[in-house]
Amino acid sequence: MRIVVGAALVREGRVLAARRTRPASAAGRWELPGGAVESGEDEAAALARELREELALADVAVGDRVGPEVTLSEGRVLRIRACRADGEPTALEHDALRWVGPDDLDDLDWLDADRAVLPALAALLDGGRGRGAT
Ligand SMILES: Nc1nc2c([nH]c(=O)n2[C@H]2C[C@H](O)[C@@H](COP(=O)(O)OP(=O)(O)OP(=O)(O)O)O2)c(=O)[nH]1
Repeated sequence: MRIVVGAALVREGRVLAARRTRPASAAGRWELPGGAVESGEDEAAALARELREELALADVAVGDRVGPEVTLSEGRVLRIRACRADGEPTALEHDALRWVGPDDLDDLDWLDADRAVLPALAALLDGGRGRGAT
């Protein structure tokens, strides 16, 4: 089973969404930055590498799982983990980045798999705002 890890990179009550450029079927749609875990890596190492490659972020702190594991095509699964990192992300592989608050999550055209994670993302952001996650 191939694992794809995505980062719920949270800052000031918002999460970073990134707009894909490839393949054509996914271009223009939003995802959480990340990618496939390579052999010899654990999920935290894979996320740290992907956030360096995709966003030029160093010193990424990888935290707990967020939301359900989502089944993708070709025997892959998507797992999201909460992340923190200092510094401004730079879009090296995406064509847009956006910090999204809990009330705006639904407005983006997310990849299909990510839709299953949105309720947990909203709860994570609401919790961070101190309003509780009810
Ligand atoms: N990074 C990421 N990938 C996602 C998300 N949701 C989702 O369905 N995917 C899918 C899209 C891709 O088929 C796959 C990740 O591929 P990728 O192109 O981002 O990562 P990668 O560089 O490791 O892939 P590859 O070039 O080795 O094929 O997972 C998400 O939120 N983040």
